[in-house]
Amino acid sequence: MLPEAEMLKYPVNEEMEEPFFTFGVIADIQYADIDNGYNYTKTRMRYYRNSLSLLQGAIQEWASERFVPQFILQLGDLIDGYNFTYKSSELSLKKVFTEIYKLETPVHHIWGNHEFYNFSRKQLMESRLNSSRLQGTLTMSPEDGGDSLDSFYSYHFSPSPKFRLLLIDSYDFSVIGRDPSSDKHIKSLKLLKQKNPNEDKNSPKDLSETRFVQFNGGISAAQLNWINDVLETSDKNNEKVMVAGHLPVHPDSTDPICLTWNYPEVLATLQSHPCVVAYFAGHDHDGGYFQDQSGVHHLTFNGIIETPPESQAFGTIYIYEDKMVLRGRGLIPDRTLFYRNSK
Ligand SMILES: Nc1ccn([C@@H]2O[C@H](COP(=O)(O)OP(=O)(O)OC[C@H](O)CO)[C@@H](O)[C@H]2O)c(=O)n1
Repeated sequence: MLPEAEMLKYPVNEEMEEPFFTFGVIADIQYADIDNGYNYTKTRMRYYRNSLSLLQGAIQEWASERFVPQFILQLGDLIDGYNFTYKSSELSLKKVFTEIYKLETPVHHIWGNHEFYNFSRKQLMESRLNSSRLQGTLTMSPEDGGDSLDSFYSYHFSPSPKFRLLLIDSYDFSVIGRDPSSDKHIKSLKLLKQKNPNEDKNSPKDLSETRFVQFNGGISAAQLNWINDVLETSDKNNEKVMVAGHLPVHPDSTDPICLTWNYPEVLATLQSHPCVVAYFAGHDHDGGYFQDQSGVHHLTFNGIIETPPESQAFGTIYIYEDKMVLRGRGLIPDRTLFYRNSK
């Protein structure tokens, strides 16, 4: 992060110079038409109903920006798992879609654990939450449309020459969202049992590696190879790549309980490609930020669900030749983020 004196040279406001493009970022809306309640550890309030109002506020602000975002990056957990309990998954999703699509701009959806509490992968692939089919400059992943039990949901696209967004599937290797008969479910359960002896696999009690809980997941070797190939091509083409997944991949950007199971491998892959400039995640509702030793910026966005009604938690990213500027709202601070090797 830049020292305060340096930051003053880059004020973040409506007067900023024209960027190549901008996009909106929002995480963990977790809407449900139920009363407020505490999180599992009883430390934070969750505002299930009000999350829809905060989404409405974000949409209105994005619509009135001088540079209207070219797309929105929705970092996962759009509706809460309680909807499944109350049989309101479809209705809640419809309500959230009504708000989010008022902007008439493409929305790129990441899938988080709450997507899998509400829907099967097949249902997600057939819904508007599958944004890999958006028209434009999209390049689909080889797994696109695949109906294999082990298919993953990852894709990339270029919003502007020399820039690329790569959306990855943090629950590729997981026990949630995977059919119990699938190879990935069987292997994930075996790993979870090895790493987490607690009867309740959502509990991190007494674990040395607290990330090995059921509400997390990891990236398979097949997906990691595919990510590697995409990034190799971007390196060759001198692109700047922003990667996004539901689960954080750097221990200093989050509470370690929220990390991707095999984050060391994923991190090493991202750091080994000079094209990678940033990694966006949600899941940890407290948010976080860290620039790693390779210069990759790790941005974990605060969750809307735990944001008090009088505040906000979303941002707009302005893309320039040498930097990205995050214009944050509410709990999200402004940041000027120079690309690695650009200073
Ligand atoms: N220490 C914990 C935390 C959670 N659980 C149970 O796991 C399930 C998922 O938890 P939930 O808090 O709903 O998941 P979120 O994605 O909203 O948040 C993830 C991190 O907690 C954010 O910091 C649910 O069934 C919980 O009851 C648990 O058993 N033990």
